Amino acid sequence: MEAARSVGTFVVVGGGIAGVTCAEQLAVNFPEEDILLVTASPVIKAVTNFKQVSKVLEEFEVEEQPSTVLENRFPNIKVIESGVKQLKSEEHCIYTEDGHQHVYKKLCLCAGAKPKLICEGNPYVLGIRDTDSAQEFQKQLTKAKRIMIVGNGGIALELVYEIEGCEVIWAIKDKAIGNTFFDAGAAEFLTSKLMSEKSEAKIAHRRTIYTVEGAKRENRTKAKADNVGSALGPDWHGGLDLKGTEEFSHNIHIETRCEVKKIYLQEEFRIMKKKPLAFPKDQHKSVTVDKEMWPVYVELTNGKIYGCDFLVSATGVTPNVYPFLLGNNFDLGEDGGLKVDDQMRTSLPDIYAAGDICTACWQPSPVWQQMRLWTQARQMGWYAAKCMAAASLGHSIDMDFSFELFAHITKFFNYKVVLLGKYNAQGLGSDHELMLRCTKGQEYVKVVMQNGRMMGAVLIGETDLEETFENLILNQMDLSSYGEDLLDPNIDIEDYFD
Ligand SMILES: Cc1cc2nc3c(=O)[nH]c(=O)nc-3n(C[C@H](O)[C@H](O)[C@H](O)COP(=O)(O)OP(=O)(O)OC[C@H]3O[C@@H](n4cnc5c(N)ncnc54)[C@H](O)[C@@H]3O)c2cc1C
Ligand SMILES: NC(=O)C1=CN([C@@H]2O[C@H](COP(=O)(O)OP(=O)(O)OC[C@H]3O[C@@H](n4cnc5c(N)ncnc54)[C@H](O)[C@@H]3O)[C@@H](O)[C@H]2O)C=CC1
Repeated sequence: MEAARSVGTFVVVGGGIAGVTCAEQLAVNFPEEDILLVTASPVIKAVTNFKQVSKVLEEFEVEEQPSTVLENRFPNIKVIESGVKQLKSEEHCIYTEDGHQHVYKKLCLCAGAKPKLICEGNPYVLGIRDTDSAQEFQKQLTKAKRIMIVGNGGIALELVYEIEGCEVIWAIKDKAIGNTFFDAGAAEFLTSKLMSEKSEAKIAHRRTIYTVEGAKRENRTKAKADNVGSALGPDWHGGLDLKGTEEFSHNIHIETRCEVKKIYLQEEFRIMKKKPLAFPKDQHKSVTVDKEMWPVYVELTNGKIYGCDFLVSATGVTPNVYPFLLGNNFDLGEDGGLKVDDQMRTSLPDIYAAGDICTACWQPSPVWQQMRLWTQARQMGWYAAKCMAAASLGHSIDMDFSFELFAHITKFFNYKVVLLGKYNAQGLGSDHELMLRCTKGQEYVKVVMQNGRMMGAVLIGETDLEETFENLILNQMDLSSYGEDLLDPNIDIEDYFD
C-alpha cells in the first residue's frame, strides 16, 4: 500500500523549545503557508511570560501544552505526533513512524539531545531528560536510602540541593563542584551553603518558574517508541517530591577527582569479597566498612567502593542526530551535533537545525559560546525561522544580537546566578585577570578582565550588577583606570558609567 504523502513548504521536527519557537516564527512570517511540526512527544513546550531582563539576558516560563493549544493559537501550524524514522534529503522527504511521508521545501531539525550515560542499558543507572525519566527517578527515590550521583554540571547541582531523606554520594571528576558553571571560588561559596542549610528554609524559598498546565502530567503518555520527550527546564523538580526513605534533609558526601570504574550487581559483588565503605559521617573521620547489603556497588577510580540503591548519571548530553543520519552525509561537530553555519544551515541543502541537536560552527563573537540551554534553544529556533524565511525569499540576514554575548540566568542552591560572556575565562589562555568580591552566605561576584576590558562575569546572589556588566562587556570599554573600584561595594558602579 502506498504511504500517505503530504507536501509542505516548511517542516519542523521537534516539539521542544527550539522546534516550537521555530514553527511559531515561521507561522507569523508566512500566514498563508501551512507549517508542519512533527514531534515524537505527545505534548509541546511553549515559552510563556517572556521577559527581556536586559539587552541580552532573558527569563521565561515554560509550559507543557497539548499540541492543540499551539494549533489554536496559530491556525496555519499543523502538529503531527509521530517520530521521524528516516530522512531522505535528496528527495526532500521525511518518513514518520505512523507510515506517512512528508515532503518539504525547507526543513528544520530540532530533535534535542539525549542523556550521555556512563553505562548504557544498566537498569540501576538512571538519566534525567524529560518528564517520564524525571518521574521514574522520583519513583525510585521514594524507595531509596542511598544513591550515587555522577557528574558535575547543571543536573547534579540541582539534584544534590533538592534531594532529602536519602544519603547522596556525589562523585565528580574535578576538585570542586559545578565545573560547567563555576570556578573553585564560587564552588566553595556554594558548598558551604549546601553543607549547612536546613530543609525547612529551602522549601519556603522554592522557585516556581517551571509550570505544567493543569493536571496534564498524570494524563500524559510516553514519547513514541524509543524517542525521547522534550528536555525539562527551569525548576523541573518543583513539582516533584524528591524524598528518600529517611527523615533527614541533606546528607551529602562528595568524592572529588574520580570517575566510576565499575558497577557490580549485588550477586556479582558478594563473590568478589571486596570491602565497601560505609557512608562517611564526617568528611574528616576515618571510614568504616559497610555491613549493609545494597542492590548495586560502585567502584570509583580512587579505589573506594560504595553500595547504593541506584546511580544517577548526570554526565551531559549527546545531540539526537541518529534518526537523521542514515543515507545523509551531514557534517557533524566534535560533540556529535549537526554543524550549522551563521544562517543555521546544516551541510545539506535546505536543512536547518536549532537547539540542542546542533553545533554552532560560525565564527562566534569573542564573548559568546554555545551551551545546551533553554535560552539558546529559544534564540536558535527563532533565528533559524528568520533565516529560513529570508532564504526562501532569496536573501540572507545578519546574525541575531542575542549571539553577541553569552548570557544565562538561573538558580543554584536558591541563589540567583547570572553568567555573562567568558564567565570562566574559557579560551582566554593565561593572559587574563580575575577580580573578586565575596560576602559569605550573601553574594559572590567575579569578573574576568583582559587588556583592561571586561570579558565575563559570574554573579551569585542579588548583586544588581547584571545590566551594568552586560553593557561593559558589550561595549568593551577600557576599564584599566577604574581598577579595584569596579567591585567596590561602596561605589555605585551604575552612576560611574551613566
Ligand atoms: C533536567 C534538566 C534541567 C534543565 N534545566 C535548564 C535550566 O534551568 N535552564 C536552561 O537554560 N536549560 C536547562 N536545561 C536544558 C534545556 O532544557 C535544553 O537545552 C532545551 O530544552 C533544549 O531544547 P530543544 O528544543 O533543543 O530540545 P528538546 O527539548 O529535547 O526537544 C526535542 C524534541 O524533539 C522531539 N524528537 C526527538 N526525536 C524525534 C524524532 N525522531 N522525530 C520527531 N521528534 C523527535 C522530542 O520529542 C522533543 O519534543 C535542562 C535540561 C534538563 C534535562
Ligand atoms: N540551571 C541550568 O542552567 C541547568 C542546565 N542544565 C542543562 O541540561 C543539560 C544536561 O545537564 P547535565 O547532564 O548536568 O550536563 P552538563 O553538561 O551540565 O554537565 C555534565 C557533567 O558531567 C561530567 N562528566 C562527563 N562525563 C563524565 C564521566 N564519564 N564521569 C564523570 N563525570 C562526567 C562533566 O565533567 C560535567 O561536569 C546540559 O546542557 C545543562 O547545561 C541542566 C540542569 C540545570
